[in-house]
Amino acid sequence: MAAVKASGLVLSRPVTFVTGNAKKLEEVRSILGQSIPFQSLKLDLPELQGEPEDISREKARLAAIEVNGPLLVEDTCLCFNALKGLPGPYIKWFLQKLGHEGLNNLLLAYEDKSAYALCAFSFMKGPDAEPITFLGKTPGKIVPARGPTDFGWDPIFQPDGYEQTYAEMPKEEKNKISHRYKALAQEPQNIPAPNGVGRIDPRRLHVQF
Ligand SMILES: Nc1ncnc2c1ncn2[C@H]1C[C@H](O)[C@@H](COP(=O)(O)OP(=O)(O)OP(=O)(O)O)O1
Ligand SMILES: [Mg+2]
Repeated sequence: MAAVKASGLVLSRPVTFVTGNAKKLEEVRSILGQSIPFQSLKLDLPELQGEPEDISREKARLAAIEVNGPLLVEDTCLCFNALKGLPGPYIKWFLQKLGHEGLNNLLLAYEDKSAYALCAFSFMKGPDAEPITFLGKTPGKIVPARGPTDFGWDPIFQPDGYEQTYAEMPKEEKNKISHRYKALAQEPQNIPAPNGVGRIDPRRLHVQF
């Protein structure tokens, strides 16, 4: 039987990534590559209101009701600095109602167009375990939409140091710098985990036979 070891954790089954979003799944799959045995379950879980870590941890607990084994969930926020971090975790609904132009308009009254993409993964070893949360953050700014419009707010987010929006970048490039990559790869830019919140590096998970 294959077992997966993660910082002292030994898993007897592949990790199930639970998401209702096919694009997110595609990115996580491509970032994790062959590093951990991985499968997916399509489920749009209800989301608590609150701080990103808490939403992500609660999502994991809800997923655990459906998955009898190790699991991974993720919640993505897009935070505008001029709006003190909003829309944040509510970006999905803001995007759905306002579209790219409406999101730009929210910042019309402000000079500061800076923003950051934040991603909170929660991993649970099994249904009775505590979720372990890890975060990734990419700073950038909100711009009028440029590039393909097939993934969320990608066309209006231009990461710092780049002339292209997430949507305009080749996938491999985006996956090397994205908030999602940073959360999974534990780059030094990661914001410190609050008390009681651990970190795991999926690249250090390995399979034992
Ligand atoms: N990297 C990204 N680029 C652009 N848009 C994104 C990205 N990641 C997520 N989004 C979009 C999808 C959603 O509209 C919103 C994030 O909401 P979130 O609840 O995390 O995803 P979701 O509801 O689509 O999937 P899930 O089922 O995993 O919750 O931001
Ligand atoms: Mg969601």
